[in-house]
Amino acid sequence: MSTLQQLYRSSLSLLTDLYQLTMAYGYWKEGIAEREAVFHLYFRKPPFKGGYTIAAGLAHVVEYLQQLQFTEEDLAYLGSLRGGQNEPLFEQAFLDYLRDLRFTCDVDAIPEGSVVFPSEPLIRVRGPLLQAQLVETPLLTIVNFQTLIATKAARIKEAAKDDKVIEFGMRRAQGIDGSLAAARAAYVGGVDATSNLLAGKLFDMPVSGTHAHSWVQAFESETHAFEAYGKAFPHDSVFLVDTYNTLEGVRQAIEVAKKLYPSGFKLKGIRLDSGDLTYLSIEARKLLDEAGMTDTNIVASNDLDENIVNSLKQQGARINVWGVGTQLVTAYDQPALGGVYKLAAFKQENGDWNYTLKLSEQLEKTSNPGIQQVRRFYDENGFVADMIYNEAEPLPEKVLIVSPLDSTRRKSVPEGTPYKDLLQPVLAKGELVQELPDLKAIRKHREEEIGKLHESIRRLLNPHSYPAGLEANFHQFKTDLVLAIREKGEAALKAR
Ligand SMILES: Nc1ncnc2c1ncn2[C@@H]1O[C@H](COP(=O)(O)OP(=O)(O)OP(=O)(O)O)[C@@H](O)[C@H]1O
Ligand SMILES: O=P(O)(O)OC[C@H]1O[C@H](OP(=O)(O)OP(=O)(O)O)[C@H](O)[C@@H]1O
Ligand SMILES: O=C(O)c1cccnc1
Repeated sequence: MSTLQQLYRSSLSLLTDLYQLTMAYGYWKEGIAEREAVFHLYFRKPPFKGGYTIAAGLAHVVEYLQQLQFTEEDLAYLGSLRGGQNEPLFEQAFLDYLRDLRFTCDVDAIPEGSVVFPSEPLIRVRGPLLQAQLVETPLLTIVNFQTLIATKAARIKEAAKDDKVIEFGMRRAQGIDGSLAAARAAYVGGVDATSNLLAGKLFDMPVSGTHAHSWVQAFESETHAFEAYGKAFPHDSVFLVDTYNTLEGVRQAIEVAKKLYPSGFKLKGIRLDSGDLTYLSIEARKLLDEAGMTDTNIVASNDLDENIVNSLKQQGARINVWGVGTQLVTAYDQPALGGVYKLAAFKQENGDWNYTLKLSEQLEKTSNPGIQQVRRFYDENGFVADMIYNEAEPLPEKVLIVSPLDSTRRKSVPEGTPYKDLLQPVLAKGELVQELPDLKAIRKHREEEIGKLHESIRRLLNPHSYPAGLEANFHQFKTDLVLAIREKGEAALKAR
């Protein structure tokens, strides 16, 4: 059973918007359900005003697509839906069609943990129109959230540098699934462990934690509380020292550690959860070092995010483990990634491709037509530029990349510059092409990818923007298509 099914123990096929099913019904009635279509999933702006985004969620997308199969219960529910005049919304023959439906599209995707940029398709779905349309919403719900949280985690890790970061957010997460998906995505993005046990079990990721204030409150004194915890966990105790008075708590922790030392006890760490974390960590470090406990960790928590972690480090805080909850799992400063899923190519009856786009008043919201691929150029120092192009059309010898937002901004890439195409086959006619990487491999990939970005793009505040754009001919094709559609629109208006 897939991890998603383990969690929900039921079919997830109805995890989509009603309008996906009404469109599916319409396509089926029109006889175009099986016509080949290409959709791309992409976002328009990096979250958190950052310079890069970390792709995440693909493994769950694949699990979702592979389990797609309407059960008798699902079909009975759909059959029970009624229209405006109390007639069944869907006719029985359509429900019979759904009963036999399996996901048979080709899916190409940028691997999880990759750095990605606006307009680049993270996922390309090519296959029967009805199927490719139906999965829009679940793909977006999975990828938007996990990509958002993986990116937030990468930023926190960027600030924490070589220190450990533990995700503590379940209690403040957006519900049960929010907490689990966030724990996984945060791990993809670079945190080292989670306090969320179910995430640890489902996703095979490390779990870690300390104890709460209630533990201290449940004993007649802080000393008794620390002693009892220390006896239970002689090698895994991190004492929370701020229940009453932080520095007094540190002294108590040291006393208890010394007392338990002959029994083989070693204090793994202390945790600070309030007050001036710079001052308190510096003073705590002094006390611990004076007691010879130089490798006892100092963990800090309390509404931390990448900016506070960064500031505390700049202030000289002596914290070496960061517990981050609310701000991470809710992506507090930007609670959603605006990823979209757009139709870009549709086969006509004569077998030719019809490249389509969604027009918008705002240039950045006009989608890209064609069967897209992303080519990333690199040199010995790292990534140089990304180019979105139409795979179905020949590429010119000389590579010119045009900014999607300002066509006067262009970058030429010298001939012979090495490159790789980022979208890789994941499903062929619905079948897994090869095993997906596990979380450890995804994390390693993310680390390598971020390492190839210039510092100016990695920085948290006002980063430089990475050159990512459209191949010049592709850009011209899109512009011509936009002009043609606008002209058609005007002609229609005049004809009225
Ligand atoms: N030296 C510091 N520089 C910048 N921010 C800090 C510093 N020390 C703590 N903070 C942050 O300041 C924010 C506010 O902390 P605040 O003082 O309100 O908490 P507290 O009252 O000490 O703790 P609590 O409300 O949990 O008892 C928190 O996000 C915390 O991480
Ligand atoms: O602050 P976060 O980044 O979300 O990290 C998790 C917080 O959860 C716990 O607090 P608790 O639930 O006891 O609440 P409080 O400390 O906010 O009072 C813990 O002591 C952290 O402060
Ligand atoms: O283990 C901890 O210290 C912890 C877990 C969840 C939330 N806050 C702290």
